[in-house]
Amino acid sequence: MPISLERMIHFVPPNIEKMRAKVPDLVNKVDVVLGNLEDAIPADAKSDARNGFIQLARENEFGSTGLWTRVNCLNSPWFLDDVMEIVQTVGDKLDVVMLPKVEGAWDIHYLDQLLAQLEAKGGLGKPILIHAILETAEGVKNVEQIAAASPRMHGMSLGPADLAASRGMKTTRVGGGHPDYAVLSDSDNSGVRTAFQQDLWHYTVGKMVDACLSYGLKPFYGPFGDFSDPQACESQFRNAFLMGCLGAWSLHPSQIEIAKKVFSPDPAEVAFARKILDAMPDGTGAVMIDGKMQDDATWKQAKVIVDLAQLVSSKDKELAEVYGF
Ligand SMILES: CC(C)(COP(=O)(O)OP(=O)(O)OC[C@H]1O[C@@H](n2cnc3c(N)ncnc32)[C@H](O)[C@@H]1OP(=O)(O)O)[C@@H](O)C(=O)NCCC(=O)NCCSC(=O)C[C@H](O)C(=O)O
Ligand SMILES: [Mg+2]
Repeated sequence: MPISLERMIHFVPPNIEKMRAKVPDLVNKVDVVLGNLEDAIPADAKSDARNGFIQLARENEFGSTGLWTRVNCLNSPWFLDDVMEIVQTVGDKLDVVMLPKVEGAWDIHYLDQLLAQLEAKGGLGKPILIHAILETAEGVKNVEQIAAASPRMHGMSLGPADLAASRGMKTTRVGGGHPDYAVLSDSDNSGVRTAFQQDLWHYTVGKMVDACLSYGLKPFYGPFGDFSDPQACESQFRNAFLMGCLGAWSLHPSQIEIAKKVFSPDPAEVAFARKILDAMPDGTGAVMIDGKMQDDATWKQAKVIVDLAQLVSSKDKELAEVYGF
C-alpha cells in the first residue's frame, strides 16, 4: 500500500469545462483530485463526464497529488465503459477507482479481475487500487468481507446519503447530524430537560474503521452536503478523524481548508506526542508527563500522531515548520 497523504478527496464534475479548468490550481491545493462520474452527474452527461475525466487526466501532471475516479455503480449501463475506457487511455496516471454501492466481496472480486485484465492488456506496471463506498445496508453488514476481498483494496468511505436511503432512515441530508436524533436528560426538580444531539454515523464509522484497520486499509468519512454550515462540517469531519479516519470528501472549494485543518494533527497534540516518544525511547515502561501516566499503549498512540504529522510535513512545508520538523 503506497503511503500517501489523503486528507481530502476533492470531487470535480468533469463534464463541466469550467470545473475542469480549475484542476491545475486544485492539484496544488488538495491531496486527491477525483473525477466523479456517478451520482450528481446527469444521465445525459455520463459520457461527457467520462471523456472530460480522460481529458483532465491527460492534460495535467499530478505529482504527489492522487488522481482518482468514482465510476458508476456495477449494475448501471455506464460502469463497463467507465472502467474500460479510462484504464485503456489514462490507466498509467490513475491511482484509485472508487466503487459506489458495494454490497459484498463479489463486487470487489469482479472489479479486481477486470482491472487485472486491463492492466495486463495495456502493460501497466502499477496496480490500480480500489476504494469502496459503504452506502447500503447490505454493504455495512458485509463490511469485513469487503475489506478482505482483494489486495487492491485501498480503503473505504462512508456514503451517508445513499446509506440513509438504503436503511429507510427518515432524513433528507447528505451527511451530518439531525436535531431529532437526541437523548433527553432526566427531569430535574425544575422540570428542565436538555436534549443532547447524537451522532447518526457513529456506529457505521466505528464498524468501518475496525474492518479497515483489521486488513490494513484506510477509512474515510464521505461527503457533507450543507456548504452553508462549515462548523457542522468541521465537527462531523473531526469526529471521524478522532475515530480513526484519515480524510473526507470535499465537494466545494470551501471544504478543502476544513478538511486540511481537521485531518492534519493539532500542533499541540503533536508536541505532546513527541514528548511521550522522547521520554520513552524504546517504547516501554511507565513515565509521568504533565501529571498524566504514559506507557507502551500511549507511546503507540503518540506514534500514530507523530507519523501522521511527518507525512503531512512531507507535503505541507508551512505545517512542517509549525510542527518543528
Ligand atoms: C454543488 C455544485 C454544483 C455547486 O457549484 P456552484 O453552484 O458553482 O457553487 P458556487 O457558486 O458556490 O462555487 C463557487 C466557485 O467554486 C467553483 N466550484 C464549485 N464546486 C467546485 C468543485 N467541486 N471543484 C472545483 N471548483 C468548484 C465554482 O465553479 C465557482 O467558481 P467561480 O465561478 O470561478 O467563482 C458544485 O460544488 C459541485 O458540483 N460539487 C460536487 C458535487 C458532487 O460531486 N456531488 C456528489 C458527491 S456526494 C454523493 O455522491 C453522496 C454520497 O455518495 C452518499 O451516498 O453519501
Ligand atoms: Mg452515494
